[in-house]
Amino acid sequence: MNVIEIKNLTKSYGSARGITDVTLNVEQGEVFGFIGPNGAGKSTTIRTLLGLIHPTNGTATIFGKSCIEDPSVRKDLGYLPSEVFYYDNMRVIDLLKYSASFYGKDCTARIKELAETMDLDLKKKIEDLSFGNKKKVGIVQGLLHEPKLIILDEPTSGLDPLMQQKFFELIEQENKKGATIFFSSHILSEVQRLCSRVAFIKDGRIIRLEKISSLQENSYKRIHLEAKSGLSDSLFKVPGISDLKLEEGKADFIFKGNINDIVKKAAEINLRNISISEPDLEEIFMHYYAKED
Ligand SMILES: Nc1ncnc2c1ncn2[C@@H]1O[C@H](COP(=O)(O)OP(=O)(O)OP(=O)(O)O)[C@@H](O)[C@H]1O
Repeated sequence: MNVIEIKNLTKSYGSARGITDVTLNVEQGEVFGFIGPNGAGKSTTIRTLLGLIHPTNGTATIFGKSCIEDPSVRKDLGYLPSEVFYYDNMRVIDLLKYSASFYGKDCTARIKELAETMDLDLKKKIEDLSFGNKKKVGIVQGLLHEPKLIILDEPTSGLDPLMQQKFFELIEQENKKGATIFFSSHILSEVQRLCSRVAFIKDGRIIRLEKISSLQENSYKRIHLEAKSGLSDSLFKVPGISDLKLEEGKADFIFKGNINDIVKKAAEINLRNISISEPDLEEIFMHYYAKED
């Protein structure tokens, strides 16, 4: 069964592009990644799905119902917006209790449990919290009623690495308990870590929808080499190398293929340094998805 169904969803802001013809389904129990660079249309898709803004065209349903026509579906939904705004002079606990009151259930124990996991001080005033701690309030607020569907829009921005780790564990636990997760991000590695499928959005359009397993088979690396002497470009005539930049004993390129081929090549060079890293999303868009342009 599909928990989310988005069909030909289009949203224009006057003459400005928002999203165009977005179609995707999220199955029950899935952790689905939604990835794209800044301004690609992630938040617009989510806000239209939630009925917070009206589509120019197309349809979007949650549990088979439209949020606009049937706002009751929101009871089973936890949403963490990309930016959170609160009444500054409220205490965290009062804000969370107020949020819980909309669901008509006692969420006190759950709030305490989540606050403990995320290391959030419930007694503090919102205005005294850092950006990252405000984000934690949003996370607790999104999860306190144990929703069946959790929609997260850039949830880790502002969280330190330890908190990101705890947050991922929390999301994994919720998924094991049966929640479906829709996870928007511009960080490929966190989507790769958590999700089973991912949709790539670029310039308002879905350009790829893939299983994470097939994405990993096609994985790209960015490689940087520094040699003690000059480097000739004949050394880099290896299939799978692209975006080669060579200057004064330094080489920088993207490689797709068997990493051993590059390690063997590097062994021929008198190296000062080598680094192998994940290319960032922009690079993947430029190289892996260039043919989609
Ligand atoms: N209220 C608005 N009025 C006009 N244009 C808008 C509005 N909201 C979004 N847009 C435009 O719609 C496009 C998609 O924006 P959106 O915020 O959905 O992207 P995003 O993928 O969520 O980006 P980010 O990662 O930066 O949050 C952008 O070109 C943006 O400028």
